[in-house]
Amino acid sequence: MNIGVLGAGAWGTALAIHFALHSHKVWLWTHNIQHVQQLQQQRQNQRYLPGFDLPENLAAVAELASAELIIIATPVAALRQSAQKLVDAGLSDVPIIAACKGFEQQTGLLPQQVLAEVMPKNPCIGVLSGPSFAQELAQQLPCAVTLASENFVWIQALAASLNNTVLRLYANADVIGAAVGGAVKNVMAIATGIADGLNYGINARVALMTRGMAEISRLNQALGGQAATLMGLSGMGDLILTCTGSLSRNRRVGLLLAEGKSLPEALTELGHVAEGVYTVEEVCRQAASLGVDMPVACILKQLFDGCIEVQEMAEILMERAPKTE
Ligand SMILES: NC(=O)C1=CN([C@@H]2O[C@H](COP(=O)(O)OP(=O)(O)OC[C@H]3O[C@@H](n4cnc5c(N)ncnc54)[C@H](O)[C@@H]3O)[C@@H](O)[C@H]2O)C=CC1
Ligand SMILES: O=C(CO)COP(=O)(O)O
Repeated sequence: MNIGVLGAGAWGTALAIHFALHSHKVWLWTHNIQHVQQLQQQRQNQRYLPGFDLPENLAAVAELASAELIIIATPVAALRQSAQKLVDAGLSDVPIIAACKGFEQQTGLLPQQVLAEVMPKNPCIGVLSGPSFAQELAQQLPCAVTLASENFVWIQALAASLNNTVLRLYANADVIGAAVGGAVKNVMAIATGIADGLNYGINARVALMTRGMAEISRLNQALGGQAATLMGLSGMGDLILTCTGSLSRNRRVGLLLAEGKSLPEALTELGHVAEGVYTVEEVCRQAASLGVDMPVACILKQLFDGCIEVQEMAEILMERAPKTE
């Protein structure tokens, strides 16, 4: 298959390398022309995914080209403008997958909803979600993820055609559940990183993950997602990976905040996007407007708003009135 990938960060590069190694013809586009030239000359993504050679059948490009499948792997903040570039290039009908995780800021839309707004006539819009660190996929270590779309016939066929011995793809018709799980687990990973950085222990980590899942479930239900999806790869799977895996950038932000770094300092040190930082704002806005109780997400927002210190978070959460489970 001819596959086009937009976004040459860690994830776009890992996906492009993976599909090229599995006999697909791939182009990888980024908005930064100097970065395209560096990719073309050095045949490695030194800035975002060092140590992995770009296979011969992977072309780094500055101009969008035709493709049978497009994957957008930019941060959510660049999703709308990337999709608009596709429309401007006459590629608005090409089957498209969003591989980014989060709610769009200001609109509160999930990735597939942003794509549907920009390309309303495209019948094949989906998301890729689930536990998948870029470095491990680039190393071709085994990985299983969710491909979700309302167009189930298409997404099932796509999952079957992209499936291989390294990447196992599970088709799912519940695109809301898949996208909500992928978005909100990043928020919980920052909170868990803070707890771990403050040495609160494994009990606290698992309490945060479990109660975090309760928050994700409530929001998912209010937005129309299925509960069963959150028991799968794009829910529980990605929550466990991101809250516990040392490769997680969101978790790392939490660890840096616990060390006493400010949020801007933590993000500069990270050098990659940590979507949870932006998602938390939208999650709390939606929780408030839908009447959904999301105490962990909202305490994190208070921290980012400068209303509390990291050391106060646990006490505020623990002194809430007792509840039923
Ligand atoms: N890194 C990972 O392991 C995984 C990341 N994701 C998701 O993929 C998305 C991208 O993450 P990463 O690649 O890891 O980020 P990254 O921080 O490694 O790279 C971000 C990339 O986006 C590009 N970019 C920024 N603004 C842009 C714009 N306006 N137009 C086009 N490109 C722009 C940057 O130049 C850079 O190439 C995020 O939503 C993330 O949650 C999902 C699964 C795994
Ligand atoms: O989404 C991811 C893995 O599934 C990557 O998480 P981080 O952005 O926290 O590294």
